Amino acid sequence: MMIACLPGDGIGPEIMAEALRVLAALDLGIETAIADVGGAAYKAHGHPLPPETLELARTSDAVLFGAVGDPECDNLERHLRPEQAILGLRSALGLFANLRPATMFKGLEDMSALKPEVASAIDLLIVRELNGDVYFGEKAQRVLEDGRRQGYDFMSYAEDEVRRIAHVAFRAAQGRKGKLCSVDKANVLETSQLWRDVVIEVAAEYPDVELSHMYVDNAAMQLVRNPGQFDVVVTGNLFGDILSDQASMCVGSIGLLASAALGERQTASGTFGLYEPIHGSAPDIAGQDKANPMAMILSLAMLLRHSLGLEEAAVRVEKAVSQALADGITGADLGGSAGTTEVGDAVLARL
Ligand SMILES: NC(=O)c1ccc[n+]([C@@H]2O[C@H](COP(=O)([O-])OP(=O)(O)OC[C@H]3O[C@@H](n4cnc5c(N)ncnc54)[C@H](O)[C@@H]3O)[C@@H](O)[C@H]2O)c1
Ligand SMILES: CC(C)[C@H](C(=O)O)[C@@H](O)C(=O)O
Ligand SMILES: [Mg+2]
Repeated sequence: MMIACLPGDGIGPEIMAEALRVLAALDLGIETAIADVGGAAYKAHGHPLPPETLELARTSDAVLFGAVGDPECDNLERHLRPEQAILGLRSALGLFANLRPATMFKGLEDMSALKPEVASAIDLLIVRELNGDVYFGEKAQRVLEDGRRQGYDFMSYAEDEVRRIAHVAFRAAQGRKGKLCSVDKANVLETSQLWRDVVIEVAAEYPDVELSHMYVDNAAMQLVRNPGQFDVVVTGNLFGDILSDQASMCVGSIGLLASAALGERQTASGTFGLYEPIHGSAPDIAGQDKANPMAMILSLAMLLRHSLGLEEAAVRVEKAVSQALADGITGADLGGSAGTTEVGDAVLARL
């Protein structure tokens, strides 16, 4: 089994190093291969997603991804910016289903941006569509006849794109508490009306799942008012991006939330996927040993589970993370003083 490791930019390499220490300690005999991606790849090879990196990802059993984004690249033409690497990987590899779990960790209730009694009920999964929406529609800037500049991004979903993510979400709900909330903006957007219609059609195949619908503005409010009401949330690419960052602060830090991006391709023992923290390259704290590596380490656990079929190893990693957090080993993002490596040490000691 081979994992392609793409550390990327900013804190990416720092948190990747901790995840790889955990993987080595598990001693599972898994091969790893490291490649450049993002701003680092642009600087070394002139492109944020060099063909060799994409090929490595394609031929691996799973991809472990750090983060991309570099302020020095923010003024490049869009197709050369670091962020195009992650969008390119998701799209080229057909990774349409993004699982972003958010669960309250014991001992962190006081670190949530919410009241502890509200936060302690959080145990939800955001299923975010990852290959469509306004992210991948035609986009450009142009000058109108009257001389004003205009920017536009075309938002759309085709019914098959909605149907396949709906199936993923319904199945996820069946494996959890049997509740699915579809989040859209059907009161304004035709894209969302189609989304809602298709989700309702798919629901007929899952009579055991309780389906509800919520407008995204209300969902953002409900997520802080009463996050315990959510089990599985299914939504489009843009809404899912925003709601998952919000969910992270409900559990205490964006440095805690892992994710899996899955497609249809099967590996020898699971589903091929790309695994990454939901956060970015955090240039403001890069190189300072301040990054929380837990989201990256938990992404490794998701990889072991979904792509390699190593459930026991995944649980071992998750338990070690929970134990380290319960023992109060946290960095500045969670009110503690431990550095990135120290947090990694704490996980290793509890494996
Ligand atoms: N998937 C990705 O690679 C990804 C995701 C989001 C943003 N980005 C990119 O990252 C760059 C920075 O974006 P941003 O600042 O909006 O978002 P960000 O997630 O990088 O950072 C937001 C804030 O959260 C903090 N933070 C993030 N991760 C942390 C961690 N592990 N531990 C402690 N604190 C952490 C940062 O210090 C910052 O204050 C941009 O170039 C953006 O495009 C990439
Ligand atoms: C970097 C960016 C393209 C990316 C997204 O918007 O999907 C990020 O915010 C994420 O959540 O993974
Ligand atoms: Mg995001």
